Amino acid sequence: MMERYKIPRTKELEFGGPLGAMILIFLMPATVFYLLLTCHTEQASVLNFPPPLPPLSTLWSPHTFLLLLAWVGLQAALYMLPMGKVTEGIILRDKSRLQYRINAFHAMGVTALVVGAGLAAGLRLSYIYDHFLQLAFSALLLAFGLSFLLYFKSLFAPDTTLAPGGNSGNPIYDFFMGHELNPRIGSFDLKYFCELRPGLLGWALVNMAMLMKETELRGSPSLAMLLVNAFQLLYVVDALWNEEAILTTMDIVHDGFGFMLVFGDLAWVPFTYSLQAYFLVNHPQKLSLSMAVGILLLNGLGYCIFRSANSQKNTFRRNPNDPRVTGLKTIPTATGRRLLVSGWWGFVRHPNYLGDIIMALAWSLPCGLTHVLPYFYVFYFTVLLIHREARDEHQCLRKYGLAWQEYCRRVPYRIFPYLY
Ligand SMILES: NC(=O)C1=CN([C@@H]2O[C@H](COP(=O)(O)OP(=O)(O)OC[C@H]3O[C@@H](n4cnc5c(N)ncnc54)[C@H](OP(=O)(O)O)[C@@H]3O)[C@@H](O)[C@H]2O)C=CC1
Ligand SMILES: CC(C)CCC[C@@H](C)[C@H]1CC=C2C3=C(CC[C@@]21C)[C@@]1(C)CC[C@H](O)C(C)(C)[C@@H]1CC3
Repeated sequence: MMERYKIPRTKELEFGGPLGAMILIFLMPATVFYLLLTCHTEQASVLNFPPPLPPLSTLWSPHTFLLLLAWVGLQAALYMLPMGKVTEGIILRDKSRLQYRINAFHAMGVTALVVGAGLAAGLRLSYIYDHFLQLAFSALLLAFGLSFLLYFKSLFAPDTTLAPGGNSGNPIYDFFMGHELNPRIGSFDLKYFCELRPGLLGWALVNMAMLMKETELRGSPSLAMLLVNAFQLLYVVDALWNEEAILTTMDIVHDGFGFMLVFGDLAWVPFTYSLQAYFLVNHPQKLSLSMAVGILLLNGLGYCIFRSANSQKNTFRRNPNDPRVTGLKTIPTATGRRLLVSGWWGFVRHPNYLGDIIMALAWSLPCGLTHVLPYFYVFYFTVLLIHREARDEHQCLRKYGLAWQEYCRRVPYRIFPYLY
């Protein structure tokens, strides 16, 4: 009989260990409310600290909580519908492979029809703007509730299903990082579901609600608002169209499903990634046509780098003999896998992050240069990706050893050519 693989204890703790995890559990929700409350003030100045705090009782609204549950319920129902193909994830440490349904793009189509029908029937999307804080608070409660349930469930999960990164034995750390790698209820994969659907589609919906609110206030949407909506919608549609690619990301392969990702997916993404659109509702910006064209080109550049770098690696990993990648130079590794050293992956070691950061800048520029607040995403995202790059580098060095060192020698820059 084959010996069952036991996930080893996590020895190298990230994010500053249990203390860092505890700080982040408070800091992440506090940041969301700081950003939203500051954005709602006239000055929207990051220096006005703390922003005026509303009484806690006004944040709780059973109505908005039920609406949020209905939204997540709709997305869960669409995920379970037998639309789209079923594919296999990467081989897990115990040599098994999980199956995943690829239907996020279909889900987006049906969601667009539902929202469209609602609008035709007189639904006011600006409700989302009017109850933004209550909705964020509801998302926070949902994220805490789900994280506790997941941690509780993980205590009864077989050893083989635990996350390599969230098995330290410290409850706070494991609660934050996620103790179980791919928690499922039957074939319903909770992490895979949350990573793309309720949060990313929710982000696009929030942006649209901000556009509607601006139209109600000023008669028509501004050019700045249209650009922010179009750029971010492209990003969301791209993620859903390339749903299968998420199966090889660090989040699915390495990280457990704990508070970090639950809160990230359900609250952080929809309520902080939409900050630019929220800002524009109360702080209108004049954007000249030439500036708009410049920003459009910048976003196009970022998107091309992001998409072609990600596609090049995904194509290569799925089939190294695919004619689209056979002309690229590679180096062998002891694992049998090869590393690309030409094309995008020979330019810098994380070309996809470079493209993503360029896009982040293009999403904030329509908000003008008078305020720092709408640039929060650029700062946060650069820090997130630099930290993520370091985590990935560490794992690759462990996986590929000397071959990785050779790759680093041949491609010396990590994200920014000649800089970093
Ligand atoms: N908007 C957002 O909030 C966020 C967006 N992202 C985006 O998500 C995308 C995925 O990012 P992420 O999961 O962090 O990492 P990557 O998609 O960059 O994947 C890293 C993995 O790629 C493989 N790899 C690295 N170098 C090479 C090479 N030279 N040749 C072949 N394979 C290589 C290694 O895995 P292996 O060898 O095992 O295949 C490595 O672990 C990125 O575009 C990122 O910008 C990420 C985080 C947040
Ligand atoms: C602030 C915390 C310390 C960390 C929170 C992190 C999460 C918000 C992000 C971690 C990785 C993510 C990815 C995406 C969204 C943000 C989170 C969840 C992603 C789904 C966005 C769309 C992209 O095209 C993608 C490549 C599919 C992304 C995958 C990673």
